[in-house]
Amino acid sequence: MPHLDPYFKQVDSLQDTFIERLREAVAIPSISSEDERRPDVVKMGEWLASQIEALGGTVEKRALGKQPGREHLDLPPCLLGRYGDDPKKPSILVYGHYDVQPAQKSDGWATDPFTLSVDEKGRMFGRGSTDDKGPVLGWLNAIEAHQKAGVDFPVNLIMCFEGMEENGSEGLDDLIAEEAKKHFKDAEVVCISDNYWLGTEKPCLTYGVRGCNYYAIEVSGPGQDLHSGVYGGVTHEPMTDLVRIMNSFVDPDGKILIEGIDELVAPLTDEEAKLYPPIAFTMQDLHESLGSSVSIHDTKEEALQHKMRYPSLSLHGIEGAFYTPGAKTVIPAKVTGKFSIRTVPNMEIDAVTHLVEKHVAAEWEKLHSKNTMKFNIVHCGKWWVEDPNHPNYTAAAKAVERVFGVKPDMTREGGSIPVTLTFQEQLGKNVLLLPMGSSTDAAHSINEKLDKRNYIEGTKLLGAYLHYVAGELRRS
Ligand SMILES: C[C@H](N)C(=O)N[C@@H](Cc1c[nH]cn1)C(=O)O
Ligand SMILES: [Zn+2]
Ligand SMILES: [Zn+2]
Repeated sequence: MPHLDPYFKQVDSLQDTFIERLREAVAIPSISSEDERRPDVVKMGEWLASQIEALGGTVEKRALGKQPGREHLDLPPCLLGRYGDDPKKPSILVYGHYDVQPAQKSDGWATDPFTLSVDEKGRMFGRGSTDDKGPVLGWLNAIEAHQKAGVDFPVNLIMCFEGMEENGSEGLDDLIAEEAKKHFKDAEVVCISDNYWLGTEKPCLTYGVRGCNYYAIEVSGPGQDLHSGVYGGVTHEPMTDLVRIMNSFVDPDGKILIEGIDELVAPLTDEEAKLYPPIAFTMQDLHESLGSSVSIHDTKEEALQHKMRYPSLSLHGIEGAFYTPGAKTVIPAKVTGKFSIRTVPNMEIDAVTHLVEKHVAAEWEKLHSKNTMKFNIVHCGKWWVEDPNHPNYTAAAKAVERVFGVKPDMTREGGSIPVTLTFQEQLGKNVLLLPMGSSTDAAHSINEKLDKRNYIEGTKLLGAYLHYVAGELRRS
């Protein structure tokens, strides 16, 4: 059993330093989906690179070229980092992302989203705290605590930190293919900390993610926005057309109404059905993380299956629509509806897109509208499932038991991390998701937070995992 107590003690005594590190990171609004924030994404990459260098690591800030479809924008650099170069130690690849989802105080945040705010319960609020700045900094904290505790770092750490994950991981697949036999060549396994526990108490190891096919439908007609009193009833309205189409995708119980989608989904086997009852998760956990009891299903097994192994379709928003308070009597001239499908085995990206496009065309036909409709693919990433009976997972389970005193749940993530599959395919190595945050962290939502306990114990966990995985890999 690795001698980890001095490392754990050091993590505890460095808590304040680690929280300050997170505070600095959260203060940089690195929103990858907003053009005007692109300089902040770049700044965040530079800040992260300087942190790695200050700890004695090396980093190459790899330019990824222009953003496809938005050629006026440079993609933010991908950081190819390394800490340690000892041929006697195994090399472990860790991935994370330094970009974040959009956030504005006016969305309903209780505090400024880009000022880390720690309350009396130890909840650290701020955009990116749990997704994914806290977990990324966990790897750096682990390095620092080893150094200060005088504990030998057990592995060579190969790092890949990108700045476009929340915006389709543009440019990353090509880079990984290019670097598979270079920067990533020594990696024996891959570990990613970028998802969440199912509840608030029990850690989990995650061996799958859903994919995400993201689409937009643009409907336009009038030459400009119109007065609804003057033109209502005499023109086809883009918003009416769009809402009709958006309404045809999914019913209120979440059933996808696009013909042929269900047939693409791998059936639930008796053996798989047995995986869900032992998972430590309750409907109360779900309601706590939802912030209300508006769940569709009544049992935890159904809820887990619909999060982990069935697809879902979500309507995200309508660009160009009137949405501010007040009563503006306008007919919007052009509106763009955005929606996505979370995909699961065996749904292929192109097969799903084909069915969606066919459905949209058929619904459009029914409207007999003189407006113009364009269907666009925004970005697509495939689902991933890994073999959890691998030393990588054995090591992580031992680390969880050591830090938290419980055996982890084995889960599949409902969210998407497209790079998981790319690493699996391009490097041919086992990939593990080892989350730090909990179900109540509100990633992508208002008041995103990371609990101090999850950050500090999570830092211990990432360090402990590196010791255990080094041991497991030596054994196998
Ligand atoms: C699970 C991960 N932390 C995450 O939030 N992933 C995003 C990635 C994404 C964005 N657009 C499409 N995929 C997610 O699941 O929404
Ligand atoms: Zn995210
Ligand atoms: Zn993330």
